[in-house]
Amino acid sequence: MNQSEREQRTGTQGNGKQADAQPRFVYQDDEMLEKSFDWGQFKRLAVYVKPYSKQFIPVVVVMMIVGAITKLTIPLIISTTIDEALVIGGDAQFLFTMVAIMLGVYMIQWLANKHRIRYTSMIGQRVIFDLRHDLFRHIQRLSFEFFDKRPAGSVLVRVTNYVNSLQDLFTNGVVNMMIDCVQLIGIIIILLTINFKLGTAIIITVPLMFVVSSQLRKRVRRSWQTVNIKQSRLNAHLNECIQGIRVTQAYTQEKENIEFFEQMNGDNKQAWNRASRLNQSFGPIIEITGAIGYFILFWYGASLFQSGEITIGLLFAFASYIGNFWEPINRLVQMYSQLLVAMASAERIFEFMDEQPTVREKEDAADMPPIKGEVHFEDIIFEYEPGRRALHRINLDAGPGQSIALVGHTGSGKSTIINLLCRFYDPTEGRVRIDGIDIRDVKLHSLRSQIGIVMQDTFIFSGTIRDNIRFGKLEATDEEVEQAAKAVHAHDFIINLPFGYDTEVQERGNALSMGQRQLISFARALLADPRILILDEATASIDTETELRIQEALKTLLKGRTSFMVAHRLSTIRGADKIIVLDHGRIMESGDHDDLMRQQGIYYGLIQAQYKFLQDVG
Ligand SMILES: Nc1ncnc2c1ncn2[C@@H]1O[C@H](COP(=O)(O)OP(=O)(O)OP(=O)(O)O)[C@@H](O)[C@H]1O
Repeated sequence: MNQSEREQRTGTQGNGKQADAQPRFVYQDDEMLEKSFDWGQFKRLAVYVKPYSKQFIPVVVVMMIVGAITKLTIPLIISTTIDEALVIGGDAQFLFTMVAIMLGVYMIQWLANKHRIRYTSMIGQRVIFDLRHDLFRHIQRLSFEFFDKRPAGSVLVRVTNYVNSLQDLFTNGVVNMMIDCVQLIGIIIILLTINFKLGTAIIITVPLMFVVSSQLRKRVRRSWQTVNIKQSRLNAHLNECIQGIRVTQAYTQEKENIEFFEQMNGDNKQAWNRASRLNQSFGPIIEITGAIGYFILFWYGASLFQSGEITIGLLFAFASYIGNFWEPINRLVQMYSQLLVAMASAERIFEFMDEQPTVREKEDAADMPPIKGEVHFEDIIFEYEPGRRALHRINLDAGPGQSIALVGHTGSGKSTIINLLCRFYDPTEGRVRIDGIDIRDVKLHSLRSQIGIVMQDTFIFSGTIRDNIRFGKLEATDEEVEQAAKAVHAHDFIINLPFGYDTEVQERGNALSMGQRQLISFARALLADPRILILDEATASIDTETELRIQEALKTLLKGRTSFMVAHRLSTIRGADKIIVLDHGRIMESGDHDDLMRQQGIYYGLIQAQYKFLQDVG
């Protein structure tokens, strides 16, 4: 990677410290989109408007037409008033009538605009709600593989920033665009009708206005896109820093993090200032171009007035319409830019929507019958990435109610076996059968709802302790929740919390100790009453005294269920019916504790090593 590429990816610029060192944070930016308008994306977005088209769109269209017509009528009314009533000896009664008409027209215009804005925002809000809902629903269903490849920040940005950037388009954009088109065509027709020669002379300026405006807008659009990219980076970095704050503080990297953040924040500020400056330079240039129209009007219009071809009132009407020219042209070009940015956002949103779960249900998938607990891994080969085998031809059998322990060095494939059993991934070759049924033939929900899993890094959601235990069975009564907590010895610590079971815990349960979180997840699993139970390093964070107490509870928890336990602490799996020893994705030994000790192989070595370690530290 060369220097500029590195700067590009890390978001640092110039001679900053980070640019010289190896980048600490690497963010893959969404590329700048310079594509032309994409009808395909537009049509997909339009589908979201359809449910509201009958209810709201006719009202919006009528209000839009009324608004445009009233706006176009006002200069004509003023022009007639000038010519008929504001001349010497003009008709006072006529003046009064015209003023009253004008007020009426303004009133209608106000009402039409008010209702149009109300209805368009209603459509916009609903469309955005539906879009965000669909996107979230879809993401919830995507397989682990999808999340393996993407940082959480990039998923977050799509659900928030990109959906937000479509909001303007739906609330105002499209309707305003239509209004502007109607207005522009209306003005052109009126000008040509009032006086063809002067009308033609002035309309010549329209293409010039379009060219100037679109050139400028292109630059402005690019600069705002840069701002968006910098902001996305900032969001991703912020997310990562907050998630990793403990590690940062433990390694005293706060200063470096602040420096890095400042650099990114500075880049963002610079990009924003640049975009804002460009935006501001827009106004004067537009005014100069607009002045050309007025120049033609007063130069050519004056000669037509002197020759009596037009009245002073009509000259005024022309001046008003020219003033109204710029507004729609400018907005149309601006809207086009906005539309391009919105289509780029839509493209990224739909890119996620088009992602299919890699673990898919078959069309004819049936419900998994109540599981008895016989598990077979048949000739399983698995690769997370093509060509890198995590499991090599694994064959493994578990009878109903048996407890299977998976041991082995780090990275030997223990969690991968669990991942395949829960069907978080599908095997590259071979099959997993439960009670004789290939788990790819059944509905995912019916399978996973019968499997309980307790992991070392257990996830506590924001809510009460009670809610967190109830996560295992949403319809469980308070009594059932407490019974489950008692069975796993969690009750005592829970009732000592400030509000007992109603104590609020924040996301990830930061206010609880690792062991307490673990006990909650035990209670959660017990309440769910799964047929197959998986304990992935589940007792690693529990102290030896608590562990002894919950060994008893585990007996209750494991009774009558097939269980798979992953443990580095070998004392916890001594009583397992079968211990599988893995090494580099291969099964090296299998049998119960006594068998394996007799064999004096890898397991024996691991036990000896742990025993020696405990003796050394003890
Ligand atoms: N999501 C993933 N994408 C790519 N490779 C992965 C992924 N998860 C695990 N691996 C690789 O698969 C192999 C087996 O990993 P696995 O997590 O099953 O090991 P483990 O025995 O559970 O390790 P530990 O005891 O450290 O938890 C490792 O080489 C690991 O690098």
